[in-house]
Parts: sequence; C-alpha cells; structure tokens
Amino acid sequence: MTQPQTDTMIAVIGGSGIYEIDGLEDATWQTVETPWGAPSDQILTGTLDGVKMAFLPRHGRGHVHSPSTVPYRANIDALKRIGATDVISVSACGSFREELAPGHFVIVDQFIDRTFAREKSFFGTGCVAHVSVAHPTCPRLSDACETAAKGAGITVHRGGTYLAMEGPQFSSIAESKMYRVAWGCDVIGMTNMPEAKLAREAELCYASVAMITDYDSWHPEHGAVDINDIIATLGANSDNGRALVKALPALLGAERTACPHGCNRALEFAIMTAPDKRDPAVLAKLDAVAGRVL
Ligand SMILES: CSC[C@H]1O[C@H](OP(=O)(O)O)[C@H](O)[C@@H]1O
Ligand SMILES: Nc1ncnc2[nH]cnc12
Repeated sequence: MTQPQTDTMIAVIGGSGIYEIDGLEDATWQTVETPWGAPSDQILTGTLDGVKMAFLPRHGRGHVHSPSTVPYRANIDALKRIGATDVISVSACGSFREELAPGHFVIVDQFIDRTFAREKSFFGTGCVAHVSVAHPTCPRLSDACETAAKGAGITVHRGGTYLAMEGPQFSSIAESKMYRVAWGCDVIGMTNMPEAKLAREAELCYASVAMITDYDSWHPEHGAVDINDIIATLGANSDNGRALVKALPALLGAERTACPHGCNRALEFAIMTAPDKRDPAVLAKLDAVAGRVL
C-alpha cells in the first residue's frame, strides 16, 4: 500500500516572460542559501487551494541570468531544501512542427542535451552517482499539467522531444533542419538541461511545459526566429502559463504519496563511491539533495 510521504509542495520554475505568479495566500519572497551558491532569485512561497507552492523565476526578476549562467544546481537544491516535491518548468520554446503552433503548449517527455557550458551534476569526485534519465519527466506530474492546460482552454500536445541548446544565439537554418529532420526533435529551448537531470538527482518529480513562441529558423514561411516576435507571443503565453499553474493544486492535492514512477527514489542504488571513500566535505554539500541516502 502506498503510504502518505509528506506534504505536497508544487514548485514552479518560470521561464522567459514569467517572473511572478499571483493568487498565493501568505505570499512571501524568501532568500534561500545553498552550498552551490545563490539561486536565480528569492523564492516566492505561499499556498494555493490549501497546497504549498513555491515559485522561482529562472532568469531572476528583470531577466538577469542568461541560459548559460542560470545557477541550475543552486535552484534545484534550494527548491529541495524548502520542501518541494514536484517541479514544473514553464518555458518559452521554438517549434519544429507545423502543428505545434505559436500559442500552443507541449508537455515535453524527452530531451536531447546539446548544452556544454554548464555544471550538470551534484555528484563528482568524492561521491560519484549515476541516476537514470531514460524517462526524464514524471508521468504523474505531466498528467496533471495536461489536465490543467485542457481545463484552462489551452491547446496542448502531450509528449515531445526538447532540444536543449547552449545559446544564447538562436540556431542557424542548417542546425534547425538537422534537429527537426535528422534528430526528430519537436521543440527547442535553452534551459531545461541540466535542470531536468538535476531534478532527477535530487529525487524530485519534474515536468516541462513548453510554451511555443515561434517556428525557430527552419520554416520557409516564417523566416529566421526574431526576438520581437517571441516577446509578442510571450504575453498571451504567460497568462495561459499562470492559468495552468493555478489549476495544479486541486489536481495534485495537499497530501503527497510516493511517486508511482520512482522519481522520489532515483538515488536508491545510484551512489557508486564506497562509504569509506566518500569525501565528508562533498557529502556536506549533498545534505539537501541526497541526505535521504547518505
Ligand atoms: C526569450 S527567447 C530565448 C530564451 O527563452 C527561453 O527561456 P526559458 O526556457 O527560461 O523560458 C529559452 O530557453 C531561452 O533561454
Ligand atoms: N527558437 C528558439 N530557440 C531556442 N530557444 C527559444 N526560446 C523560444 N524560442 C526559441
């Protein structure tokens, strides 16, 4: 029988165009310190429909951090540290498919990670761990996002592969065609990696909502991706993103049960370093992320 584990805390990482959410009761911006440095910004905490909520603007209020300099490890550690159980990324993305039009949402379920200038793991020398990211998103949380989107009247597509590029420049036409035709990707963005990998290492359920803003550079009728077009689409998308978030507490509930897909046990057999060889200084940094198994 599945036992109640703890209280649900839904953490939303807001991407480009989403720097706050409204409607939280007892809303407070909290400073959270981590062994990995400062998160992107303070974290807004409160409750919605009786469920604990947290909101972190990925690029910081005022859009301070670039995709390469977002402090991904600090962000995930900070959310875990304050008790988050479920992390939902709400991101601006380009589309590689005619039918995934600007304004539509895609509940992403796979990633191809082409980023190269970011720290990608909490683990390393002194404590080595290998988690599976074969299924990098949580189906239970993705179900809730899909239902919430439909309830908010958003055109939503379930499943899709997200190409994570380093940026900050957009893709060339040749890259865009390669990602779409040869690699079979559906959407493109610059931030969901290593975020999703780190959430798995931290044993957090993770779901990704891609809010389509443009057709990237491959589309013969839309030409090169243009930041002005993206910003124009971001406004309506952000309103829909916030509407989706507001529906989540009622769907997930305040009482947390263990993830049926094992997200909250990802580290169970993952740590390779022999107990007597583990570096105490490294273990101290892993207190929030991996304390359960250390
Ligand atoms: C504003 S266009 C490029 C920028 O937007 C996306 O950010 P996020 O994923 O945080 O919504 C994309 O990944 C790029 O970082
Ligand atoms: N075409 C695109 N490429 C990368 N990131 C994006 N974010 C929004 N549109 C994008």
